[in-house]
Amino acid sequence: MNNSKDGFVKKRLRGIKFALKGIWILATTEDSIKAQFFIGLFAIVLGFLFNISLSEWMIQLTITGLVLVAEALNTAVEKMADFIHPNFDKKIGIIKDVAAGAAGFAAIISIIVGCIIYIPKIAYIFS
Ligand SMILES: Nc1ncnc2c1ncn2[C@@H]1O[C@H](COP(=O)(O)OP(=O)(O)OP(=O)(O)O)[C@@H](O)[C@H]1O
Repeated sequence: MNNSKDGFVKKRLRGIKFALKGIWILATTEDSIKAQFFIGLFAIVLGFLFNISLSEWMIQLTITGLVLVAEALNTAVEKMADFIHPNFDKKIGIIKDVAAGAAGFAAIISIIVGCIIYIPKIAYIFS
């Protein structure tokens, strides 16, 4: 609940608390987020194994964040759609598909970036 008497710092701290609660809900209940966390951790292990550069680390972490953000927003849209209209509806289907498309964009970009970073390194090992 928003209490208008609260000061700026108190409001921001409460905002952080809700954000952490949201991350906890996503990480403990959503299989798609759990899978993306796992892939993100796998990418971190790969980063150490292949000793990627500082700029590659920054790009990899940014892309991992992009995927998690897109997946989280997709989950929020799905939950809102299910709450507003639990029954089958063509328009709800399109809304969910579009939200899933956002997560799809992020996933495709992450695969391309992963290939750009790691294919030359893997090719070097086998050359
Ligand atoms: N109420 C609905 N009406 C019409 N189509 C729906 C509805 N619910 C889901 N769909 C269709 O099924 C697809 C999957 O929806 P759903 O909510 O099950 O997402 P999901 O990605 O399988 O969810 P989760 O992240 O829980 O695995 C949607 O993209 C949409 O095409």
